[in-house]
Amino acid sequence: MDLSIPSSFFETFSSHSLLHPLFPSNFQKLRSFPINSYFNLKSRKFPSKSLSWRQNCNYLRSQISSGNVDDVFVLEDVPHLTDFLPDLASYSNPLKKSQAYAIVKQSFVTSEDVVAQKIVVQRNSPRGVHFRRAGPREKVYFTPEEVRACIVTCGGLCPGINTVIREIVCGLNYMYGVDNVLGIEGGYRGFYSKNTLTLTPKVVNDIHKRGGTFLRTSRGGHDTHKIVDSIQDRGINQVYIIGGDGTQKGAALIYKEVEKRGLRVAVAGIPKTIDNDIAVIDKSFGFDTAVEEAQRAINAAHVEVESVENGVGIVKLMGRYCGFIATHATLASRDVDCCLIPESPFYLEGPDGLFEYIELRLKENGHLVIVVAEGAGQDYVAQSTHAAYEKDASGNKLLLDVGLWLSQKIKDHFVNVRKMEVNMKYIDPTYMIRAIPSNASDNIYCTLLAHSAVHGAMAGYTGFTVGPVNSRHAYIPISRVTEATNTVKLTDRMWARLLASTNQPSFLNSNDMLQERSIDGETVTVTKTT
Ligand SMILES: Nc1ncnc2c1ncn2[C@@H]1O[C@H](COP(=O)(O)OP(=O)(O)O)[C@@H](O)[C@H]1O
Ligand SMILES: O=P(O)(O)OC[C@H]1O[C@](O)(COP(=O)(O)O)[C@@H](O)[C@@H]1O
Ligand SMILES: [Mg+2]
Repeated sequence: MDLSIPSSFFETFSSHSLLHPLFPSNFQKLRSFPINSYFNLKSRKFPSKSLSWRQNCNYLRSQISSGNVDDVFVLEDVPHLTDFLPDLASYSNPLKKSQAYAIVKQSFVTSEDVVAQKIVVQRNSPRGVHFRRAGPREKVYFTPEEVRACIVTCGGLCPGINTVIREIVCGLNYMYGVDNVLGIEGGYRGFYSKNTLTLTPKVVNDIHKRGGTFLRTSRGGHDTHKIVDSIQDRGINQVYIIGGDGTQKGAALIYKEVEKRGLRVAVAGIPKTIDNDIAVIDKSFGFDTAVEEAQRAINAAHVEVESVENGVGIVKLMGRYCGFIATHATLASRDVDCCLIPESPFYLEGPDGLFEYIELRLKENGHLVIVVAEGAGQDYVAQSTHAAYEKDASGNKLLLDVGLWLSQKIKDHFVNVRKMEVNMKYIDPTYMIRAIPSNASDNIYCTLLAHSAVHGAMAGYTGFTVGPVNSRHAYIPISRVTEATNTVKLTDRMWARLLASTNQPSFLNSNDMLQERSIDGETVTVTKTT
């Protein structure tokens, strides 16, 4: 049987390899190609044993070219150290001797175990994309004594970071007998500008009860060469990187450089973002905690405004480019009359605008609460204030304060135009919702993430991110979580549920332009956006 893959195939489909369903043992062989995916054809039409591998490849190529890929199973695989170090020794997983795991029905995840990205399917729909299931493997590529791991945290804070740190340290120690773990202080730049901390189960024992990050964090300062030099100099062979989209992009560069230098270093990313904007994974850790904490601010706003006449409460929540926190906090609360998010442009003046809606709610109910995500209406604010955007050290756009701007606009409109007194209460709890310890369910989630990362690195996987996909933890290629960000889909039922629960205008009957309008003798600029 000819198992070679035609090079022309890789010219056309360089990121894919193939796995013949009848020859699963080919898997290891195929891993040595510079690839991150394979296809497993389940088609009845697919070649049988009598066809060569080359013929199989050609068949698949023709199927893909003709768009007839309905019966193709796709695994978006993550790299493995043996991809570039083929002679690496492997060892029996020490978990085999663990008392705790002795009763587990399936102690080890096999190479056949995958997690489907799409679980709502129709009878004839394609099998679609899958990821490797996370968890312990029968073989590991490090002995406990030779592991020298490090952990770094980068970007903004998020509830649960300390739990992840704690569980990486304790997971490595309790499950694999590893006792050499370093903490890199102050984000990426800590690799080359600071000393390290020694992390033991005793040192990290209580840290999950505190908010923030025990290792401190920073933005900017990613220098791939200096970081990998430091990894090499310190003899580190497992790198655990906790951070958001920017951090994961940095992790991908570190992994690439490690591979280029041929180092036996496993690079594992743990996705962190309060905004919940990381693609592919179900939800980011700390998000639930943040939504819960946001309830306190919304409650406070509601109590304030229902106690006065014409009370208007505005609560600003985090969400740079997406409104997940605002959406979920609104839906959970039921006290919110209007939720403004970056994905759904809004306008103030005119029919079905925000002012009209506020006036209606004040007349009907005497008060209202608005939740606004910090990234909402940014272009509107910039146009209206002629402000220019600045950037933070990581290159992220610094946001203009939509909460303050909105409060002022509403006050001006009602006092000057409508000749009505409003009682404005503006609450900005943005940092308060992310600087707290994680709640119970986020704590468990953080534990699973940390343990999945530890199992993956011990098993020799590298350049991967961990996370739940349809509730099952998986190893996801880093590029998959950085190439796009997650946003609230206005066409999904979740947003419809929110509109139904608040009864706010959808702001959709408009076109994308600025208009000058005369209202009560005053010329005002109205943004109309679809
Ligand atoms: N495109 C990138 N390539 C390499 N490093 C990056 C990239 N974007 C951000 N980083 C680094 O990742 C770290 C955190 O990024 P940042 O955007 O602040 O937070 P987050 O990872 O939470 O999105 C910073 O040290 C930053 O320099
Ligand atoms: O003031 P900081 O620390 O830069 O953080 C503000 C930003 O951080 C965030 O929490 C997101 O941070 P990340 O990109 O690090 O996940 C945004 O919601 C917010 O705009
Ligand atoms: Mg980010």
